Amino acid sequence: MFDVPVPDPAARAAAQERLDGLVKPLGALGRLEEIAAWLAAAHGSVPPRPLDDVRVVVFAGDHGVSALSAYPREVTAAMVRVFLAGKSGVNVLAAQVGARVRVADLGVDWDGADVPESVTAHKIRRGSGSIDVEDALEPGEARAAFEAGRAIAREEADADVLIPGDMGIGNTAMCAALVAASLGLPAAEVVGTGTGVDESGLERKTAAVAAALARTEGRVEDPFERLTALGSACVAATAGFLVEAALRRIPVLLDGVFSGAAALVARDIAPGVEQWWLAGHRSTEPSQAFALKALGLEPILDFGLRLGEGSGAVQAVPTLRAARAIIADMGLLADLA
Ligand SMILES: Cc1cc2ncn([C@H]3O[C@H](COP(=O)(O)O)[C@@H](O)[C@H]3O)c2cc1C
Ligand SMILES: O=C(O)c1cccnc1
Repeated sequence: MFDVPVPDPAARAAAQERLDGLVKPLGALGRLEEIAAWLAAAHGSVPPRPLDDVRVVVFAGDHGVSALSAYPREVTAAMVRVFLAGKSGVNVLAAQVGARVRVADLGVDWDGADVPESVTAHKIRRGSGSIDVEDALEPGEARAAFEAGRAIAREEADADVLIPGDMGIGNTAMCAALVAASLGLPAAEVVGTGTGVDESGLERKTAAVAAALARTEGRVEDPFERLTALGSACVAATAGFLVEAALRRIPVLLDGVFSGAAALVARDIAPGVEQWWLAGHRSTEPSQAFALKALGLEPILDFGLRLGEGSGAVQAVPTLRAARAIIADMGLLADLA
């Protein structure tokens, strides 16, 4: 069991009082005020600390259901090299807001012999089982991956904000299955087009997720069993990363569908962790919308992104900084001449 801390209610109340006194009509800065109070509660201070050190960790791994993607499995490993070269979508978008990107190989199907040891230090296995016909992980691997994700969060514990990203061809089918199993939804409601499958691809994907749900019915109540049956090493690690961040009182910006699936499982493992998260953006994948709704999170941005990697969440960073700035720098109504 985890003793999840609660964001500081006194700091939240003090923040709200200051927001109400700022030189503007009551509540006129809308969602920015909400985020400012949330940050104050998370940091336990008014104003919250500056959000200078923002870090993305891209959890990379291959999936047994990769044939359900519009792109080949080999892209996962190739993209690890792109992250390391600083040329991925999230590298470029993170640079815009001064965020750092780290890639962690939890389950990429390669030997990874020529990448820095820090990338593969937490590796659990190569690929995962094809969830429509077999379990994703061997017994014990879900917990090992969860602990690996916790260790990664500890390594990044100096961050002011953490962002989980993902890279893994086929992972949107896995996410749909995890979300469906977590919330008791049918495959047809949660499966999306991922990298852009056509109508027949969507049918095949839905059938595979339905088969995975039927195969594992009755044994996915326990979150670790759910990760073993339907998840992957990288999503289990992300769940651990999210739990450890909350234990260390580090605010998290969730990204797309992969974040949402990991977050649902993390919440089942450690209820209360969701209080430490904001949803950076709304993805186009239906399962992400279900996950966020179940977590009580309203996305900050809605740009129609469907990339993953942490790319949507990093774009919400300026909004968080703006929310902090109003509470730190605006004048008070009481001081009007
Ligand atoms: C070049 C490329 C870069 C990516 N970066 C993230 N994804 C995203 O797409 C994949 C999930 O979609 P699906 O389930 O349809 O495979 C994941 O790798 C996700 O991170 C990418 C996909 C591709 C092709
Ligand atoms: O919305 C996402 O997070 C997403 C969508 C498609 C592919 N990868 C990620």
